Amino acid sequence: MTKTKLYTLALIRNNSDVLLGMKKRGFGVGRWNGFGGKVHSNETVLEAAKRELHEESGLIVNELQEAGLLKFEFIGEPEIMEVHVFTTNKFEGTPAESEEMRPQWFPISEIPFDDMWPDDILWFPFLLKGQKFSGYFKFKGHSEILDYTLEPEC
Ligand SMILES: Nc1nc(NC2CC2)cc(N2CCN(C3COC3)CC2)n1
Repeated sequence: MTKTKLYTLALIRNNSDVLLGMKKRGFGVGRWNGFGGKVHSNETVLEAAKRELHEESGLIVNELQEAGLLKFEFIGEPEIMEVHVFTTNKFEGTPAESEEMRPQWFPISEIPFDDMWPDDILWFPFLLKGQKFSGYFKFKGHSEILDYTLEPEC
């Protein structure tokens, strides 16, 4: 019986830059990513996205736009990872390193996809165009995508 676990992911924009964080520990350690984490049972997905962004980067956001939905299956594991992706260019504060993440601004033209999750290069173009997306990825381990579906959603 597969169990779905909810996660958030927030990508912060500033003109032609995007804020990424180097994950310093835990799941995805050593990869650049947006900011996010698990959704607690006593909060909405949106509340979790704002909380995780602040915990991991120090930034405060009043609003986040829904950008997309990603579901991940890992061969041999029962859990489906459901990642709610958000974005905004309205934020308060200056990015600060946390125990989890070391933040850095990247020009859109220099996004370090080789050091990110392998799915990111596939759905980032939708995010950057402001086109909502929905994707399903079947992973073997943490680096090989066996197959996937990805489509724009209105
Ligand atoms: N960009 C991107 N790709 C992913 N791909 C799947 C892994 C194959 C997952 C993912 N997230 C799920 C995990 N979450 C961690 C922060 O605490 C848990 C960050 C967002 N983010």
